[in-house]
Amino acid sequence: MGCTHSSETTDSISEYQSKANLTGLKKEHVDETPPQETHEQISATFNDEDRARTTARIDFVSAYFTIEMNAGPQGLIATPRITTEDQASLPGFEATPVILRFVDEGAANVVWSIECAGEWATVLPTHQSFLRKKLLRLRKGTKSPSFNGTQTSPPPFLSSQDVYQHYNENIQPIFSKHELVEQTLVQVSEDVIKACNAILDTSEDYGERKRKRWGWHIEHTERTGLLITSMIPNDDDSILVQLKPKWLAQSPGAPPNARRCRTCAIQTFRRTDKDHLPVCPLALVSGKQRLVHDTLSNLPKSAISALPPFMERSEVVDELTTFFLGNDHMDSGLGHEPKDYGHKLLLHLRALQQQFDPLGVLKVVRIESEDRNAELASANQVKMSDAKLRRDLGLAMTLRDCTLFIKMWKDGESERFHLDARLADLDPKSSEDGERSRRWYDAELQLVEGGWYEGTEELEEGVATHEKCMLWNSAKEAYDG
Ligand SMILES: O=P(O)(O)O[C@@H]1[C@@H](OP(=O)(O)O)[C@H](OP(=O)(O)O)[C@H](O)[C@H](OP(=O)(O)O)[C@H]1OP(=O)(O)O
Ligand SMILES: Nc1ncnc2c1ncn2[C@@H]1O[C@H](COP(=O)(O)OP(=O)(O)OP(=O)(O)O)[C@@H](O)[C@H]1O
Repeated sequence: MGCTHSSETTDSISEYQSKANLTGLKKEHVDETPPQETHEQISATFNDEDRARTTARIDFVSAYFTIEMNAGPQGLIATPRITTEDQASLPGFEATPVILRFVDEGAANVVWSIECAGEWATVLPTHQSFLRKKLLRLRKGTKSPSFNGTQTSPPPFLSSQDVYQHYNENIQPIFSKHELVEQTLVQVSEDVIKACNAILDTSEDYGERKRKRWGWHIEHTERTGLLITSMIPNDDDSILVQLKPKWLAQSPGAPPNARRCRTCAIQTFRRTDKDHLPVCPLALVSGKQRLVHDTLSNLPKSAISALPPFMERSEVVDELTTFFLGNDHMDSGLGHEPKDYGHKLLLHLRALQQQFDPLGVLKVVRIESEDRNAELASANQVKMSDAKLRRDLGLAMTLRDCTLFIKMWKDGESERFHLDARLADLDPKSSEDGERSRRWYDAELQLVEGGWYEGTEELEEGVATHEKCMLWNSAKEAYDG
């Protein structure tokens, strides 16, 4: 197969990488250390001679996508697979050459783009349906040679198989298909994992990898990954907005006279610096024009990827306001939802967060007797022993920590915006994980006892009280009459 890869896709991804701060609203930010030296990037030719000749840096993985048919209890099972082995000469074996490139990483995962090494039109339709507009997400979990003990560890390793099972059993049933960044499990060969890890190492050598991510590889023993819907803007006309909706309803454990919601309370407690203060989720879902608009106007710069010259930030904010407001029923142009379906999606997410955690962390998490809050724990003995409540709490916490990607593009002729919004990062969080549930418990207790919900916390001299929460404002409005 001819293997000159599509420069269009490559350009749009690298432009997206350079233009957007891909970590969005997250706290950690790209280490600005410039590359130590410029380097020639070679194109993938799949030509061994070329490969041997060049000493230039290779910053992609050449691989093959195949679908293997294996016998299962109920007949043949199709297993998608990404491998570096060229088995194309095997009889009946169809392989699509692909190129994997680093897109971005979080604490737990590294995300790769998948480009077709040939022409899309020549790829088998069955392969296209797996690969087109998809990214590969691989989970981290092994220390790399550069680990020095100071780098942040990823959360406890979960295989993509477990993440997929959780998605299938718990997430898919509670959302519509178009509301989700979809996931498909794919087998990934050891060689692909090795090649991807080599790229992470090289990007450390070139000073390009975020410092706080150094020292960690994709789990060496992992043999699966996830193919996920790509929300990368396809071309120069589109942008990506990335935000975490967080706790869309007040915490069930908050005091009744709270003036901060859980998200605003914890961010104030952590004194997250101003650029990283989250949107107040309650304001975002309020359905009130001024609140929604103000909230979106205050999105950190990093939440919106770089705008094309013909797009103003103010019109993006106006469009997002309509999207989250809930009173516009124009067609979105996608043919499935009205233009304000962002509001409906958030209402749905909020209802689920409430449904799966009606009692609050303090009442559900099992705390042993040495706890400072043993009294409260024993008062809730019956509830604490309820396995379903604990399982549901884990799901609620997943739903409170997911990411909303909104891809926006403008129709050249009508000048109308089109939006595609999907929830991602809905990975399992277990309340049976003692360390994690302890962290949830301690955070809630701290917020309650420290007066962070009520806004009565003790502040160091000269530190102003942070009043940016919808609850604070509505309490003030009620007070002012
Ligand atoms: O504690 P929260 O509500 O701030 O949420 C944590 C997130 O913080 P942030 O969204 O920045 O406020 C935090 O995000 P960052 O690492 O700050 O990007 C994680 O998502 C964390 O989940 P996990 O422990 O990695 O599974 C999240 O922890 P969980 O509470 O979901 O376990
Ligand atoms: N479907 C997608 N489309 C476009 N970009 C994506 C997509 N999924 C992930 N990314 C990019 O890759 C980054 C890391 O992905 P992801 O959030 O899955 O990692 P993570 O390790 O789970 O993050 P966290 O630190 O929150 O645990 C994201 O911040 C985003 O920039």
